[in-house]
Amino acid sequence: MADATPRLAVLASGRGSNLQAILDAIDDGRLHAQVAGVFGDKPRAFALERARAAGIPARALRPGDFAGRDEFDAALFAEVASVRPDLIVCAGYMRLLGAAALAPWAGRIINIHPSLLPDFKGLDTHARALAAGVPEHGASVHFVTADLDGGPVIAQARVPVLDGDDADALAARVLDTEHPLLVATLQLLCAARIVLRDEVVELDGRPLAAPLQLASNRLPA
Ligand SMILES: Nc1nc2c(c(=O)[nH]1)N[C@@H](CN(C=O)c1ccc(C(=O)N[C@@H](CCC(=O)O)C(=O)O)cc1)CN2
Ligand SMILES: NCC(=O)N[C@@H]1O[C@H](COP(=O)([O-])[O-])[C@@H](O)[C@H]1O
Repeated sequence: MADATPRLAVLASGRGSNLQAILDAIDDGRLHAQVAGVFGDKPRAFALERARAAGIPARALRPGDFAGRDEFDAALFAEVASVRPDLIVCAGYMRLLGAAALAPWAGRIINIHPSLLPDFKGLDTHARALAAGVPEHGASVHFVTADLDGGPVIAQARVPVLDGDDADALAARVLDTEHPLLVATLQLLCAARIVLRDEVVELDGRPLAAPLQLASNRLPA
Protein backbone atom coordinates (compact mmCIF):
# COMPACT_ATOMS: atom_id res chain seq x y z
CA MET A 1 0.00 0.00 0.00
CA ALA A 2 1.14 3.55 -0.62
CA ASP A 3 2.29 5.52 2.45
CA ALA A 4 -0.71 7.78 2.16
CA THR A 5 -4.15 6.65 3.31
CA PRO A 6 -5.04 3.56 1.28
CA ARG A 7 -7.37 4.37 -1.62
CA LEU A 8 -10.28 2.01 -2.25
CA ALA A 9 -12.40 1.74 -5.39
CA VAL A 10 -15.69 -0.07 -4.80
CA LEU A 11 -17.67 -1.93 -7.48
CA ALA A 12 -21.37 -2.37 -6.70
CA SER A 13 -24.56 -3.25 -8.55
CA GLY A 14 -27.19 -2.99 -5.83
CA ARG A 15 -28.30 -1.40 -2.56
CA GLY A 16 -24.75 -0.95 -1.25
CA SER A 17 -25.01 -2.03 2.42
CA ASN A 18 -21.45 -3.41 2.29
CA LEU A 19 -20.28 -0.11 0.80
CA GLN A 20 -22.06 1.67 3.65
CA ALA A 21 -20.31 -0.58 6.18
CA ILE A 22 -16.98 0.54 4.69
CA LEU A 23 -17.99 4.22 4.74
CA ASP A 24 -19.22 3.98 8.35
CA ALA A 25 -16.02 2.22 9.45
CA ILE A 26 -13.92 4.96 7.82
CA ASP A 27 -16.08 7.69 9.38
CA ASP A 28 -15.78 6.32 12.93
CA GLY A 29 -12.09 5.57 12.66
CA ARG A 30 -12.24 1.76 12.56
CA LEU A 31 -10.82 1.61 9.03
CA HIS A 32 -7.82 3.68 7.92
CA ALA A 33 -8.71 4.12 4.26
CA GLN A 34 -10.59 6.33 1.86
CA VAL A 35 -13.13 5.42 -0.81
CA ALA A 36 -11.83 7.20 -3.91
CA GLY A 37 -14.71 6.15 -6.16
CA VAL A 38 -17.71 3.84 -6.58
CA PHE A 39 -18.40 2.22 -9.92
CA GLY A 40 -20.91 -0.22 -11.36
CA ASP A 41 -23.09 -1.48 -14.15
CA LYS A 42 -26.48 -0.19 -13.00
CA PRO A 43 -27.00 3.59 -13.09
CA ARG A 44 -29.93 3.40 -10.68
CA ALA A 45 -28.14 1.31 -8.04
CA PHE A 46 -28.66 2.76 -4.57
CA ALA A 47 -24.97 2.13 -3.85
CA LEU A 48 -24.22 5.07 -6.17
CA GLU A 49 -26.57 7.28 -4.16
CA ARG A 50 -24.81 6.27 -0.95
CA ALA A 51 -21.49 7.32 -2.51
CA ARG A 52 -22.79 10.67 -3.73
CA ALA A 53 -24.35 11.36 -0.33
CA ALA A 54 -20.86 10.88 1.10
CA GLY A 55 -19.34 13.22 -1.50
CA ILE A 56 -17.62 10.36 -3.30
CA PRO A 57 -17.43 10.18 -7.13
CA ALA A 58 -19.82 7.53 -8.43
CA ARG A 59 -20.24 6.31 -12.01
CA ALA A 60 -22.11 3.44 -13.66
CA LEU A 61 -21.60 2.27 -17.21
CA ARG A 62 -24.34 0.52 -19.14
CA PRO A 63 -23.26 -2.87 -20.57
CA GLY A 64 -25.66 -2.38 -23.48
CA ASP A 65 -23.66 0.64 -24.58
CA PHE A 66 -20.66 -1.57 -25.39
CA ALA A 67 -19.94 -4.14 -28.11
CA GLY A 68 -19.23 -6.92 -25.61
CA ARG A 69 -18.02 -7.89 -22.16
CA ASP A 70 -14.36 -7.14 -22.81
CA GLU A 71 -15.16 -3.66 -24.10
CA PHE A 72 -17.38 -2.97 -21.12
CA ASP A 73 -14.75 -4.24 -18.66
CA ALA A 74 -12.04 -2.14 -20.33
CA ALA A 75 -14.14 1.02 -20.04
CA LEU A 76 -15.13 0.23 -16.45
CA PHE A 77 -11.55 -0.36 -15.33
CA ALA A 78 -10.37 2.77 -17.10
CA GLU A 79 -12.80 4.68 -14.90
CA VAL A 80 -11.63 2.73 -11.84
CA ALA A 81 -7.95 3.37 -12.64
CA SER A 82 -8.64 7.11 -12.92
CA VAL A 83 -9.06 7.31 -9.12
CA ARG A 84 -5.73 5.54 -8.53
CA PRO A 85 -6.96 2.81 -6.16
CA ASP A 86 -4.62 0.74 -4.04
CA LEU A 87 -7.36 -1.88 -3.72
CA ILE A 88 -10.58 -2.65 -5.59
CA VAL A 89 -13.49 -4.05 -3.56
CA CYS A 90 -16.34 -5.91 -5.28
CA ALA A 91 -19.25 -5.34 -2.90
CA GLY A 92 -22.32 -6.79 -4.54
CA TYR A 93 -20.97 -6.33 -8.06
CA MET A 94 -22.98 -8.72 -10.16
CA ARG A 95 -21.01 -9.17 -13.37
CA LEU A 96 -18.36 -11.66 -14.30
CA LEU A 97 -15.06 -9.83 -14.83
CA GLY A 98 -12.86 -10.88 -17.73
CA ALA A 99 -9.29 -12.13 -17.37
CA ALA A 100 -7.84 -9.26 -19.43
CA ALA A 101 -9.39 -6.59 -17.23
CA LEU A 102 -8.35 -8.41 -14.06
CA ALA A 103 -4.74 -9.13 -15.01
CA PRO A 104 -3.25 -5.71 -14.02
CA TRP A 105 -5.05 -5.88 -10.64
CA ALA A 106 -4.01 -9.35 -9.48
CA GLY A 107 -3.70 -9.30 -5.69
CA ARG A 108 -5.37 -5.89 -5.51
CA ILE A 109 -9.01 -6.82 -6.10
CA ILE A 110 -11.22 -8.64 -3.60
CA ASN A 111 -14.83 -9.72 -3.44
CA ILE A 112 -17.27 -10.53 -0.67
CA HIS A 113 -19.33 -13.57 -1.50
CA PRO A 114 -22.38 -14.84 0.42
CA SER A 115 -21.27 -18.43 1.01
CA LEU A 116 -18.53 -20.44 2.70
CA LEU A 117 -16.37 -20.91 -0.38
CA PRO A 118 -15.58 -23.15 -2.10
CA ASP A 119 -19.19 -24.17 -1.51
CA PHE A 120 -21.91 -22.42 -3.51
CA LYS A 121 -19.95 -20.32 -5.97
CA GLY A 122 -22.08 -18.11 -8.23
CA LEU A 123 -25.57 -16.86 -7.61
CA ASP A 124 -28.56 -17.80 -5.43
CA THR A 125 -26.27 -19.10 -2.69
CA HIS A 126 -28.82 -19.00 0.15
CA ALA A 127 -31.49 -21.02 -1.66
CA ARG A 128 -28.84 -23.52 -2.72
CA ALA A 129 -27.54 -23.84 0.83
CA LEU A 130 -31.06 -24.52 2.09
CA ALA A 131 -31.68 -27.04 -0.66
CA ALA A 132 -28.43 -28.79 0.26
CA GLY A 133 -29.48 -28.99 3.91
CA VAL A 134 -26.19 -27.63 5.26
CA PRO A 135 -26.16 -26.87 9.02
CA GLU A 136 -24.22 -23.62 8.58
CA HIS A 137 -23.69 -21.01 5.92
CA GLY A 138 -21.85 -17.71 5.83
CA ALA A 139 -19.71 -15.31 3.83
CA SER A 140 -16.21 -15.27 2.35
CA VAL A 141 -13.83 -12.51 1.32
CA HIS A 142 -11.52 -13.67 -1.43
CA PHE A 143 -9.10 -12.36 -4.00
CA VAL A 144 -10.79 -12.03 -7.39
CA THR A 145 -9.33 -14.09 -10.25
CA ALA A 146 -10.66 -15.09 -13.65
CA ASP A 147 -12.04 -18.22 -11.95
CA LEU A 148 -15.45 -17.01 -10.77
CA ASP A 149 -15.49 -17.10 -6.95
CA GLY A 150 -12.47 -19.41 -7.14
CA GLY A 151 -9.77 -17.00 -5.99
CA PRO A 152 -7.78 -17.56 -2.75
CA VAL A 153 -10.03 -17.08 0.28
CA ILE A 154 -8.81 -14.60 2.87
CA ALA A 155 -11.44 -14.71 5.61
CA GLN A 156 -14.83 -16.20 6.38
CA ALA A 157 -17.65 -15.73 8.87
CA ARG A 158 -20.16 -18.48 9.72
CA VAL A 159 -23.85 -18.39 10.65
CA PRO A 160 -26.17 -21.23 11.64
CA VAL A 161 -28.96 -22.35 9.34
CA LEU A 162 -32.06 -22.38 11.57
CA ASP A 163 -35.22 -24.46 11.36
CA GLY A 164 -37.81 -22.57 9.34
CA ASP A 165 -35.25 -20.45 7.49
CA ASP A 166 -36.21 -19.37 4.04
CA ALA A 167 -33.73 -17.79 1.59
CA ASP A 168 -34.58 -14.26 2.71
CA ALA A 169 -34.11 -15.00 6.41
CA LEU A 170 -30.82 -16.75 5.77
CA ALA A 171 -29.66 -13.96 3.44
CA ALA A 172 -30.37 -11.39 6.14
CA ARG A 173 -28.40 -13.35 8.75
CA VAL A 174 -25.47 -13.74 6.34
CA LEU A 175 -25.59 -10.06 5.37
CA ASP A 176 -25.34 -9.07 9.04
CA THR A 177 -22.06 -10.98 9.27
CA GLU A 178 -20.74 -9.70 5.93
CA HIS A 179 -20.38 -6.15 7.15
CA PRO A 180 -17.97 -6.79 10.07
CA LEU A 181 -16.22 -9.49 8.02
CA LEU A 182 -15.51 -7.09 5.15
CA VAL A 183 -14.38 -4.29 7.46
CA ALA A 184 -12.07 -6.58 9.45
CA THR A 185 -10.56 -7.99 6.26
CA LEU A 186 -10.03 -4.49 4.86
CA GLN A 187 -8.35 -3.46 8.11
CA LEU A 188 -5.78 -6.20 7.51
CA LEU A 189 -5.36 -5.50 3.81
CA CYS A 190 -5.06 -1.75 4.28
CA ALA A 191 -2.47 -2.29 7.02
CA ALA A 192 -0.58 -4.36 4.40
CA ARG A 193 -0.66 -7.30 6.79
CA ILE A 194 -2.29 -9.48 4.12
CA VAL A 195 -0.86 -9.90 0.67
CA LEU A 196 -1.33 -12.39 -2.16
CA ARG A 197 1.99 -13.88 -3.21
CA ASP A 198 2.06 -16.51 -5.97
CA GLU A 199 -1.59 -17.39 -5.39
CA VAL A 200 -0.98 -17.85 -1.66
CA VAL A 201 -2.56 -15.57 0.96
CA GLU A 202 0.05 -14.38 3.44
CA LEU A 203 -0.58 -12.74 6.83
CA ASP A 204 2.51 -10.92 8.13
CA GLY A 205 4.64 -12.84 5.67
CA ARG A 206 3.35 -16.28 6.72
CA PRO A 207 1.10 -18.33 4.41
CA LEU A 208 -2.42 -18.81 5.69
CA ALA A 209 -3.06 -22.56 6.13
CA ALA A 210 -6.81 -21.83 6.08
CA PRO A 211 -9.03 -18.79 5.79
CA LEU A 212 -9.18 -16.51 8.80
CA GLN A 213 -12.40 -17.03 10.75
CA LEU A 214 -13.62 -13.52 11.54
CA ALA A 215 -16.99 -12.91 13.15
CA SER A 216 -16.41 -9.30 14.11
CA ASN A 217 -14.12 -6.52 13.08
CA ARG A 218 -11.46 -7.42 15.66
CA LEU A 219 -8.06 -7.97 14.14
CA PRO A 220 -6.36 -11.32 14.66
CA ALA A 221 -3.55 -11.09 17.23
N1 LIG B 1 -13.82 -13.11 -12.86
C1 LIG B 1 -14.52 -12.88 -11.73
N2 LIG B 1 -15.51 -11.99 -11.75
C2 LIG B 1 -16.22 -11.75 -10.61
C3 LIG B 1 -15.95 -12.47 -9.42
C4 LIG B 1 -14.87 -13.40 -9.44
O1 LIG B 1 -14.54 -14.05 -8.42
N3 LIG B 1 -14.19 -13.57 -10.60
N4 LIG B 1 -16.77 -12.29 -8.28
C5 LIG B 1 -18.04 -11.71 -8.65
C6 LIG B 1 -19.11 -11.54 -7.64
N5 LIG B 1 -20.02 -12.69 -7.75
C7 LIG B 1 -20.11 -13.49 -6.64
O2 LIG B 1 -19.56 -13.18 -5.55
C8 LIG B 1 -20.76 -12.97 -8.93
C9 LIG B 1 -21.21 -11.93 -9.72
C10 LIG B 1 -21.95 -12.20 -10.88
C11 LIG B 1 -22.23 -13.50 -11.27
C12 LIG B 1 -23.00 -13.75 -12.52
O3 LIG B 1 -23.28 -14.88 -12.89
N6 LIG B 1 -23.35 -12.67 -13.21
C13 LIG B 1 -24.07 -12.75 -14.50
C14 LIG B 1 -25.15 -11.69 -14.57
C15 LIG B 1 -26.08 -11.84 -13.37
C16 LIG B 1 -27.07 -10.67 -13.34
O4 LIG B 1 -26.88 -9.68 -14.08
O5 LIG B 1 -28.01 -10.79 -12.52
C17 LIG B 1 -23.13 -12.46 -15.66
O6 LIG B 1 -22.15 -11.73 -15.45
O7 LIG B 1 -23.46 -12.94 -16.75
C18 LIG B 1 -21.80 -14.54 -10.47
C19 LIG B 1 -21.07 -14.29 -9.30
C20 LIG B 1 -17.83 -10.42 -9.38
N7 LIG B 1 -17.22 -10.80 -10.61
N1 LIG C 1 -22.07 -12.97 -6.15
C1 LIG C 1 -21.95 -11.68 -5.57
C2 LIG C 1 -23.00 -11.54 -4.50
O1 LIG C 1 -24.02 -12.23 -4.49
N2 LIG C 1 -22.74 -10.59 -3.58
C3 LIG C 1 -23.67 -10.35 -2.53
O2 LIG C 1 -24.57 -9.32 -2.94
C4 LIG C 1 -25.04 -8.66 -1.75
C5 LIG C 1 -24.81 -7.19 -1.95
O3 LIG C 1 -25.46 -6.52 -0.89
P1 LIG C 1 -25.16 -4.94 -0.72
O4 LIG C 1 -25.37 -4.31 -2.09
O5 LIG C 1 -26.18 -4.52 0.30
O6 LIG C 1 -23.74 -4.79 -0.25
C6 LIG C 1 -24.19 -9.20 -0.58
O7 LIG C 1 -24.89 -10.19 0.14
C7 LIG C 1 -23.01 -9.82 -1.28
O8 LIG C 1 -22.41 -10.89 -0.55
